[in-house]
Amino acid sequence: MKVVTCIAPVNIAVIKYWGKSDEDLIIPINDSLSGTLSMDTMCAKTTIIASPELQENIFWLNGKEQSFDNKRLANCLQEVKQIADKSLPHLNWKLSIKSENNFPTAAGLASSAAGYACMVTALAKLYEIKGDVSYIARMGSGSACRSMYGGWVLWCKGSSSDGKDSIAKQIAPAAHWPEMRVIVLVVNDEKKKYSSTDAMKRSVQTSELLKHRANHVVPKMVKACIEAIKKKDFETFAEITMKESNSFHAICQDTYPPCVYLNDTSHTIIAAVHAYNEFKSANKVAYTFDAGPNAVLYLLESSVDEFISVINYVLPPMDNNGDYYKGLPVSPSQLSQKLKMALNASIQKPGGLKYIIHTKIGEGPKLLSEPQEHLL
Ligand SMILES: Nc1ncnc2c1ncn2[C@@H]1O[C@H](COP(=O)(O)OP(=O)(O)OP(=O)(O)O)[C@@H](O)[C@H]1O
Ligand SMILES: C[C@@](O)(CCOP(=O)(O)OP(=O)(O)O)CC(=O)O
Repeated sequence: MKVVTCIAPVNIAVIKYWGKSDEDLIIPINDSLSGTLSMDTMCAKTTIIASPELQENIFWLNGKEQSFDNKRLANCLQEVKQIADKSLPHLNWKLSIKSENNFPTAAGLASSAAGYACMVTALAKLYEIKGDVSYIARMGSGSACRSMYGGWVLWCKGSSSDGKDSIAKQIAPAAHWPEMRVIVLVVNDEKKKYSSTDAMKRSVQTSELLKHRANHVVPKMVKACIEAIKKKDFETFAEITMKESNSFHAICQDTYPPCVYLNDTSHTIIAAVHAYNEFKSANKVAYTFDAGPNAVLYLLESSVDEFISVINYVLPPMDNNGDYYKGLPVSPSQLSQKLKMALNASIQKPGGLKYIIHTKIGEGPKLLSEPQEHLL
């Protein structure tokens, strides 16, 4: 019997992937760029057992048995086995795969990215594969390829029809910008109305604007954003991140019928970020939204406490919400009258946010070798 366990991180794109040129292989129509979030706060964990005793393949996700008859899972498994050494005795043993996320699944918090990165890392270890396997994680869920590395990661769309050069590359390690923090404002953590997979397909079929975005807007933004990250130029990084999120949601709006992901709470957060940045006469906070209403904020450590206080002012928490802050500590305080005036906000009723996650940029997937760490 062979047992492998690993953990893998979530990543949040600052330049979004939206649209495929090949649905089966999951090849994107544009490059994308993301920050990998620390596994101290959010991660997927997967244990794979290969055993000659197993009669059939089994897959459990968050304690519930799933069908193994899943095209994305089958594609990843097939590709890993194809490049494995054919003389490995356990290559044809059946598998028991158990995976768990320590955060909500299928809720717009990138569980598929962490989940497939974790599964492919474990499979690669099981079958003793060396080198980059981000192109295999990509076949599970496109954004998963970026979770194969820590720090700041670029997914190059590539040009080969078999997708072998559609891979992720680290552009800077987590330690490069140690002051960077990430705050996830969880507006809703329930299952999404429409999946990214279906919605981006509809965008490719119906949005003229998407072609312009993929061919003209994204290439410039990717280049400028990589430069900003390398120089640790937060002002430029923040502007690109916010403009890019807005460009992506404009495409969602241009899709027919439109896919509307942002809600009133999301718009309240956008307005608060712009008012705060204006008050500070500099970009101190950047928002980005994936396929859902939850906001992800990129900001430097020095702005965290004050901006959490801004959020608490415009979106007050419910009383007695003991579990409201998750991850790194926060110390919100009272806002000055001057800042309150500057925000000029319509204050929402308590409970607009379910909870707040405070985290930072972190490392890529990791193997766990202690027996007590396995999911059995
Ligand atoms: N730990 C995991 N191991 C394997 N597969 C997973 C894991 N977590 C999630 N998945 C797969 O990903 C699916 C959820 O993906 P989906 O894209 O709908 O949501 P999300 O990734 O949470 O949101 P988004 O991609 O918009 O950020 C699950 O139904 C499951 O098939
Ligand atoms: C908005 C996004 O989060 C879309 C992610 O889409 P997925 O990677 O979940 O889609 P599939 O490849 O169909 O599984 C943007 C991003 O992460 O780049």
